[in-house]
Amino acid sequence: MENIFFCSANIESTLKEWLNKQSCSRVFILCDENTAKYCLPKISFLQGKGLIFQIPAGEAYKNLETAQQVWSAMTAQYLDRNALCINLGGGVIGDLGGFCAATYKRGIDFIQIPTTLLAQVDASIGGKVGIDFEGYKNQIGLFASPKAVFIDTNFLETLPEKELLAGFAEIIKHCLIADKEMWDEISTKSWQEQDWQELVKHSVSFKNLIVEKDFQEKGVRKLLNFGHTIGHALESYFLSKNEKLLHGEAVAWGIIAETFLSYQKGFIEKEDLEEIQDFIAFQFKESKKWLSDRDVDEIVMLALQDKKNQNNEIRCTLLSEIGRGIIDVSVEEYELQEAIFYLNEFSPPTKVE
Ligand SMILES: NC(=O)c1ccc[n+]([C@@H]2O[C@H](COP(=O)([O-])OP(=O)(O)OC[C@H]3O[C@@H](n4cnc5c(N)ncnc54)[C@H](O)[C@@H]3O)[C@@H](O)[C@H]2O)c1
Ligand SMILES: O=C(O)C(=O)C[C@@H](O)[C@H](O)[C@H](O)COP(=O)(O)O
Ligand SMILES: [Zn+2]
Repeated sequence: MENIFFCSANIESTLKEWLNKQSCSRVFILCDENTAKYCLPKISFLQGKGLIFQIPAGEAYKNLETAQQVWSAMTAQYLDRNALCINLGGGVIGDLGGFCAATYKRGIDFIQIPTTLLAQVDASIGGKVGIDFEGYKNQIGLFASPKAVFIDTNFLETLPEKELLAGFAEIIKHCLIADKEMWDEISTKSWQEQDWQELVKHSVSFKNLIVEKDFQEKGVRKLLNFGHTIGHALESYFLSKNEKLLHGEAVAWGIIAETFLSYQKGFIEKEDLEEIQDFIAFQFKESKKWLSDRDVDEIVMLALQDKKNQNNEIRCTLLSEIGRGIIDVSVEEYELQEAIFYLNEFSPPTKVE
């Protein structure tokens, strides 16, 4: 983790010191309307350091049109190959900014300064950068590592609660695929009672380990995609309907559906399914959606574009037990459909012990 800096004490000095050691020609700072307002003032020295380019907030802007605007701004500034792009924001800024930097003039350096919980525990780590295209998540992109990642949990002070909860979904995913002990710890507390400092460190070191083994997702990295075959399809579907469902919220419901698939395949017991679904459904009850038959059919169609699929075969990452994931499980279309329907059928608890 030599290029990941945990700098809760003072991000300004850590970043300043790091920048002073670089030989970049110019600095280009990408932020969105909220990170410009809430996060940039926390690294105020950056304001005089380079061009600040601001985009509107949200997933709807992680697209080709915005990428074009970023490339245009870089071009208008005559940024050369030695420029540095600083992505200050959540996963949208990190994915889009990383993609623009990695393709501008065949690639300039970029760093990630994640300001959401989701980006701190997941999106800023591992070098997946890209944009959504024709309604499909991250359809165009590449693997490109940031030169460094600066994580400061003080940024979370201004993050709306709903966004904090969304980040918790990826933490839950990490525990379910790899760490039963940590799952036991987090699942006895509500999301408001979690220790984010500890969980950020736990997720970052786990994800980093996986990425070091399999950067280009040929094998073990597919574990990190648990909950995402269905999660991404739900996210894309509701984005196309202009109904808000955050990435983390979609992943939370995707985890429940894919845990059901794990049960249907005989990998886990009924009690395991219930333990997982009860905890997640209760924490994420505000984002529960009712799905009609037609919704489900369209969501299945979206899942057919998932990047893990091969030779027209749907391949999911499932659970073989709590705390252990299993990759490349072949799933029939009707099984996927049943798993999505299951989100309507099971009764979420009104209270969790
Ligand atoms: N590359 C990866 O490995 C990876 C992993 C997980 C998710 N992702 C992607 O990340 C995206 C989701 O990221 P996200 O959940 O961070 O969403 P986001 O980037 O849209 O940020 C969420 C919201 O919080 C606001 N915000 C950010 N920081 C803030 C702060 N400190 N205070 C106040 N407001 C703040 C943003 O303006 C936005 O409105 C999705 O596009 C998803 O596909 C990528
Ligand atoms: O880093 C990874 O690998 C992941 O799968 C992490 C996911 O949480 C993340 O949403 C990722 O962007 C999904 O990638 P995709 O390849 O399914 O588009
Ligand atoms: Zn994700």
